Amino acid sequence: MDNIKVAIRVRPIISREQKLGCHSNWMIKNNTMAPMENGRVGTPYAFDRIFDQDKTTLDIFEEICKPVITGAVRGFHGTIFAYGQSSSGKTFTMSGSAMQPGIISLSVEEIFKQMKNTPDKEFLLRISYMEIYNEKVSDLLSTEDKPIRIQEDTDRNIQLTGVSEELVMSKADVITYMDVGNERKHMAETKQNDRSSRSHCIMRMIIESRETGDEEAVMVSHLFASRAKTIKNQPHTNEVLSDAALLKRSQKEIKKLQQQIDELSKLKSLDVLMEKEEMEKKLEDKMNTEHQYMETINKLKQFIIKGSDEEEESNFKKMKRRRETWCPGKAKGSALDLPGGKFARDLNGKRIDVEFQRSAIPKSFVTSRRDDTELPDVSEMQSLSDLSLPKDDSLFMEFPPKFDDLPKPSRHVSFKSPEAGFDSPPFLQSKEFLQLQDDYENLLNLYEDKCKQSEQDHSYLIHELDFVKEELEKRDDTELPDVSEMQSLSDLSLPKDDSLFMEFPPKFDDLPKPSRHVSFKSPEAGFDSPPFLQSKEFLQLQDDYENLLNLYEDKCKQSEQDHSYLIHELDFVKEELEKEKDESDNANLVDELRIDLKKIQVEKNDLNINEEMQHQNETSLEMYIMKIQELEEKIEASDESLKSQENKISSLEEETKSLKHNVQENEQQLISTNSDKDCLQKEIDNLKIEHNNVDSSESNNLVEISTQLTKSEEERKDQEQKIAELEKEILHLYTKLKEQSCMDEPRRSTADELSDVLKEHCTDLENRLKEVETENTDLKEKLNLLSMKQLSDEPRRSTADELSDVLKEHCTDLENRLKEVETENAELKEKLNLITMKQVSDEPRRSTADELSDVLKEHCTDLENRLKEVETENAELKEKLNLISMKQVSNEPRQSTADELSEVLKEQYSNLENRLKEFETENTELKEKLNL
Ligand SMILES: Nc1ncnc2c1ncn2[C@@H]1O[C@H](COP(=O)(O)OP(=O)(O)OP(=O)(O)O)[C@@H](O)[C@H]1O
Repeated sequence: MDNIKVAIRVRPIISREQKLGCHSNWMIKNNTMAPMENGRVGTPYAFDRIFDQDKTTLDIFEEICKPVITGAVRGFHGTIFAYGQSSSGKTFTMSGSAMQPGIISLSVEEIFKQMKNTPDKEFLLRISYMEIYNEKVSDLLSTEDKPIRIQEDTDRNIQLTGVSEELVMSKADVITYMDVGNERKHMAETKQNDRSSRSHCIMRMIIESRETGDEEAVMVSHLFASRAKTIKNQPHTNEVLSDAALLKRSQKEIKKLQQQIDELSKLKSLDVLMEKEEMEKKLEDKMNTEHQYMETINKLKQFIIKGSDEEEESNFKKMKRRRETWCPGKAKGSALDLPGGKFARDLNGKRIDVEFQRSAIPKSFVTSRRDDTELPDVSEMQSLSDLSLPKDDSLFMEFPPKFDDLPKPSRHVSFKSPEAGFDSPPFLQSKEFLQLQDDYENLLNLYEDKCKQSEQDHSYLIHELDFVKEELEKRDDTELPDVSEMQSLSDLSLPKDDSLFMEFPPKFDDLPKPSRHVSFKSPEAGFDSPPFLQSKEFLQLQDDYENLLNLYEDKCKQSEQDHSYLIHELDFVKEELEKEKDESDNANLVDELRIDLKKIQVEKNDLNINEEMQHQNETSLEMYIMKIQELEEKIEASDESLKSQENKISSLEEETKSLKHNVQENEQQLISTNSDKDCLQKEIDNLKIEHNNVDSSESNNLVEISTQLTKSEEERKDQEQKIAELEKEILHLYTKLKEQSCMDEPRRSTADELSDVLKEHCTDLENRLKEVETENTDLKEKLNLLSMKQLSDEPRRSTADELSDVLKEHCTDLENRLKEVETENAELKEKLNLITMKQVSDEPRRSTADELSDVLKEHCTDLENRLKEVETENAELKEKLNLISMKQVSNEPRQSTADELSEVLKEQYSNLENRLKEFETENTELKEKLNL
């Protein structure tokens, strides 16, 4: 997906929105943006690039679109499209305005610019301008409303068939066609108001290119600038090539590559060569400079150094060296030369023979050097070296004449000395002679002083030069003297004022001028000179004096020249040194600046990389935070499930414990049950034995009892039937009574009501009876079962006894009931009597029916109560039966129970029969009475 870049442009709040009080709800940091909701930062979204409100369309074009354009010109398809909601700024960005041209305009301009910069290619440009609206593509450059179909070819390229393509030669052509298209679009928009916001405009540029002269290979690329919904990108160059062209192209490319390789290797070797040459040149330059310095030094040495012999050298050693006091230790191995010597010392103290003719230095050269502060060029240096003089010593002997080489002026101390021991001639005592002698001696002293000063001066300058030489030699180590060193060097400068030189050595003109005694010798004097002046000694002295004077003058001049030259040389060398220092300082500064610049660039790159990394880190950090949050949530969820699982596990453990406990209990129970079972088994065995022992007659009795019970039940049934019939009759009677009462008196309704109630009651009674019957049947069944069980093997000794008890109780109850029923009957009778009596009397019998109904009501109530009681009895019987069935297993003796029971039952049944008969009778009577 590297070929697709998603860039966001955040537009500023426009005036319309400002009026509505809208403000930006996005927080942007680097290339990540997050919505702000109530002051809280929402989910952040990262994009390839986010351009904030301050960025112009040109900024976006330069960074995002230009590479696409470059690709398109080279033959790659490219698409630039703006996507966003209405009013987000798509049109502003893509179409732009006169003030701020849009991406389309800038792209077209760039295409033509790049084409112009590719002279080895020929281009053919065509444009299409379309609009997609409602899934329909329309051609904005055509007046015909012909349909445009979108198709995909075999290479999965999208083809638009039927769309017109216009050839364009310049940016103006493109703009003209776009204006035409926009006009057509506008016309369509006015017809449909909402078309603008829903339509998508696409400007397509087809760029065909081929190498100049290559007619077979054409490269085609499409550039889309649009507002679209989806895109697919397949980066590849798009060429229409024949096989031959392909072959040709390949060959050409191979050739090109080969050339490139050759060029590269050439360049590489050329580079190496150049580098080598450069280095050689530098080396040569350095050597030259070194050589020049050495030459200069040697020349300087030659200017100042004159060696004589070792004796004098040792004499010089005894002399005080000014240099030592200025910079102790710096004058290592310096030249130690004596006046008149022809050698110098190198840095190692080795003796060097030097040759030089002092007078050969042209004064003009010295002056010019002093004036123009420039280094002598090589030719100049050459001329300097050309100044070497013949190697023979003759010249040296001549100039400058060393002190000891000079004709030694004789000391005339003997003339003055009183210790002479002989009488000196009187002229020697003369004033003039003595004066001359004194003058001569003074001059001699002066001369000696001058020579000494000269020598000292020379030695000082030699030291200076040695020091400079040292500095230069240090340069050989390619190291610059540090600032402090340079300072010390400048400290060594000779005093700027001439005071030192005024004092030492004294200038010739400052010296007391020796008087010239030419007059003494001159024959042109015109007067007779005293005879002593003509004497040989005096003339000799006079000559000597004159010679000395000349020598002295020469010496002074030479000294001065020497001195000035050396100072000049020193100045020059110092200047050179300082210049060099400045130059090297500058060079160093430039180098340092370059290094700093490089460092800054590297730091800047690092910073950029860091920024990118920081951004990436921030984005990934945000993602990590989100993931961590998700993970935390998951962890929380899993913690909860873990807890619940733990709870489950603990509950399961508890269950398991309890189950284990249960199992243990069960096992114990099983053990006890087994023992119980064993016991029971034993009991069963015993019972079996006992049962076998029970008389078979008992069982017979039981069968009999059950038969009797069945019979009694049947009888009971019959009785119940009879009761029902009686009730019917009663009902019938009631009805009649009612009818009668209706006839007699107007109390129809009362009788009706009464009859209704009675009817209901009878129905109830019938139902109850039915229920009682059912219960009786159940009881019978149970009795049958009991009897059946009695026949079985189970131990049931006391069952018969219990049964008999129950039956006894039941009979007792029944008797009580019967008594009650009898009492009731009696009451009924009384009431009937009363009714009868009332009917018979003359009293109005209005209430008779009422009374009757009351009586009947009471009777019904009684009956109901009875029934309830019977029901209760039944229930009790059931319970008892249950008890009996349970007790059947007991071991009690009950041999006679069955017999007794049967007897009691028989009695009871007979009683019941009797009672029923009585009931019947009574009922009959009652009927009769009622009929009456
Ligand atoms: N970067 C921006 N700077 C200043 N104003 C802008 C910028 N982008 C858009 N606008 C202004 O915002 C408004 C809406 O822009 P525009 O019409 O380009 O949006 P749109 O998305 O093309 O709208 P629709 O798709 O609905 O036609 C215009 O007034 C436009 O001038």
